Formats: sequence, structure tokens, C-alpha cells
Amino acid sequence: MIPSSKSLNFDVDPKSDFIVPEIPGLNLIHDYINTQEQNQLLEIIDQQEWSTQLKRRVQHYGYRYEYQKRTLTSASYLGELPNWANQLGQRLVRDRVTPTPPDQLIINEYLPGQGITNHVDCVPCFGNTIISLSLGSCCVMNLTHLPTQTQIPVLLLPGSLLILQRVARYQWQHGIPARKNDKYQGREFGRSRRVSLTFREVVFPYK
Ligand SMILES: O=C(O)CCC(=O)C(=O)O
Ligand SMILES: [Fe+2]
Repeated sequence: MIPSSKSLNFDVDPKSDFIVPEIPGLNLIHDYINTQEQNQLLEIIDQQEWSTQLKRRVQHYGYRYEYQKRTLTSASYLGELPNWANQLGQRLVRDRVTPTPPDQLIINEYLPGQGITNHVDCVPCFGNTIISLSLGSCCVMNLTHLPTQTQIPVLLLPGSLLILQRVARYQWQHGIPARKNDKYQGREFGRSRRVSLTFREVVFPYK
């Protein structure tokens, strides 16, 4: 039987059961937020409007990212992040995850079977630090080293924070295969609904 991610926290201790891959500039903080905080955030997020422009549903805050043009435009500014997102951004600064508060956020919803193609987040649009907070379900994210095509999977657990900076941000693509379950370091995990919050800082000339 494939364990669902609901039972995951009870039978997996991420700190001792899994080895986090060593990619320069990649950091993973397990349990960055607890289950109660995750549920509170999910409740707020689900009260907001979802965009259905992609196969998966998304919400954009701060600046709207143009998927077709793969960039921001001068018309992308949407306003400041809402309070609940800003509070998280301030916490990331306080915890020294990033030096400056993020001003752009994309929320992605992945139902089992949905994913995101391998990509590097827009280099001219966003700064050095890309932060992704996972809610709801685990999933395996693949990191692909652009010069060698070496692929390294990383298990993202609900409540965890993935931080991509420097080499991990610019020389590695990240993506989530569109599938219903993942195998990771000898174990199999069924996916349920995952919602991720990816925080970035917009840089000149898009600011
Ligand atoms: O779902 C995630 O954790 C990553 C999302 C992502 O890579 C993006 O929005 O650029
Ligand atoms: Fe990304």
C-alpha cells in the first residue's frame, strides 16, 4: 500500500530517514510551519480567486508573471502582497532565509497527476533567492544540472521550505513530474493535493 501524505508525518522522520541532496545553494528546512499554520494558510488561499489559465490552478501576487512571454512586463504590477503573505515574507527575513522581503508570490495547486515542467525562474525578473513553501502533500521535485543534465530528486514534505540560491537557482532547473505517486530513496509516496507558495524578489528594471 502506498502511504498517503496524510499519514506521512507519522511514519517518516525527514530529518533522519532521508538524505537531503547536496547541491550548492540548495537548502531545505523541514517543518518550517506546523500543521495548524498550514491549514490556516490553505483556508485563506482557498478564499482567494484561482486562475485557470494553466493546467494547474495558480494565484499571482505582487507582479503577474506572463507564462507565454516568460517574463514580467511593465504592466505586471498588481500591488503589495496581501497581509497574510507579507507576514510570511517578514518571517523569512527575520529567520534570515532571505535578506530582503519578497514582493512576488505565485501559488501553485497540484492535484495528483499534475506537475510543472523543468525550468529556471526568470533570470532577469527575479533576484538570487527563490523560496518555495509546501502545503498539503509531499512531492518529489527534480533538479537538473544544465551543463551535465545530472538529475537529482528532492522530497518536499508539507510544511517544508525549499530555498534555491546561486548555483542551485541559476545552473539547475527545477520541475515536478506530472504523476500520482513518487518513489524516493526506496519508499513510495502517494500524492494528494499540494499547494505551494513560491516567493521571489523582483529586480530592476521590472520593479
Ligand atoms: O511548486 C513548487 O514548489 C515550485 C513552483 C515553481 O517552481 C514556480 O512557480 O516557479
Ligand atoms: Fe520555479
